[in-house]
Amino acid sequence: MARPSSVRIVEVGPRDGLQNEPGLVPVAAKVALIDALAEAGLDVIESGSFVSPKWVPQMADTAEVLKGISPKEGVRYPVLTPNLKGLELALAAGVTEVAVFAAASEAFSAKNINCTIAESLERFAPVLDLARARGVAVRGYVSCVLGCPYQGEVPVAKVVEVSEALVAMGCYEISLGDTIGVGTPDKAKAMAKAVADNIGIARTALHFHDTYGQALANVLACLDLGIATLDASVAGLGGCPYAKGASGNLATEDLVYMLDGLGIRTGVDLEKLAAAGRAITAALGRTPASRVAQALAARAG
Ligand SMILES: CC(C)(COP(=O)([O-])OP(=O)([O-])OC[C@H]1O[C@@H](n2cnc3c(N)ncnc32)[C@H](O)[C@@H]1OP(=O)([O-])[O-])[C@@H](O)C(=O)NCCC(=O)NCCSC(=O)C[C@@](C)(O)CC(=O)[O-]
Repeated sequence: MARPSSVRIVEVGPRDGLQNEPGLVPVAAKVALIDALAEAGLDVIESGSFVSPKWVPQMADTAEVLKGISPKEGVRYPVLTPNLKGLELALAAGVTEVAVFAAASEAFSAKNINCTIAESLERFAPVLDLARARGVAVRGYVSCVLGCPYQGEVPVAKVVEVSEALVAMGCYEISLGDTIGVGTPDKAKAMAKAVADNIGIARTALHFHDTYGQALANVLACLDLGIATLDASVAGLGGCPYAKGASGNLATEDLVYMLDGLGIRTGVDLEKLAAAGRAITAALGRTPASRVAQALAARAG
């Protein structure tokens, strides 16, 4: 299959990025980030999570954040919901798209959402039912698709099984998360192909972390399958509080630069995106982890 001519980027910085910050990020900084990302041309911006505030206090202000943003026409602002309570809170906040998150590793499922994989799927069923009744689109995540911080190897067959289960329940797309960034291109491509062969290319999205510097190489390998939905996080913010050693996500600036170079359209303005990354990292007291953002800053002098 040929590489796609355009890619939809799902920007996860305001959620996956900021959920891992050691301190609480002010609502105003989150709102400014989300609005700046929309201005840069990102049209799917994961904006928070309705999860237990005891588990992830960094996301406890999601309703306030959603209230503060200036919604841009054509832009979607999904949030994570681990259970019915999360969906009810999301609906009350006016959300029109959510994501449920499962794992292909039992050990990670227990650490992250305090249940087995089978229990998580049972928990998601009423979430999908209510979402369907309310016209809310639901994305599904599968974590630890290329390795688990607690159990090590994760069988591709398990990734396929969980992905198929989420699609059967009604998820419109499955994002395959290399939560701890251990994947390498051939393995990433083989795993993505196995899933896409079962649920379809159009339903398959990829979510790479750059812990071992492999994220862009993995993307490039998987683009050859025709996969056209990629998650990334501005400035390379991110990680998962329940995955030891999960450092930043693939930086959106790095992804956009590579896709621009390959002639693959994203609709994202790299300069505006990099400015959004500089602003949020300045608010966090550091500089962007993105190599492209660093190069642009150095060139600007
Ligand atoms: C799933 C639970 C809730 C189970 O947590 P639990 O402790 O088993 O659940 P519980 O039902 O006993 O609830 C405990 C307390 O939380 C409350 N609660 C319960 N649910 C909610 C909710 N939705 N919103 C707000 N509050 C909630 C509930 O009301 C109760 O409050 P209390 O009575 O003790 O005062 C918990 O484990 C949890 O919230 N986990 C979320 C962890 C998380 O957000 N992890 C990061 C996201 S996943 C990720 O980053 C990977 C990904 C997606 O990016 C892809 C990749 O890279 O792989």
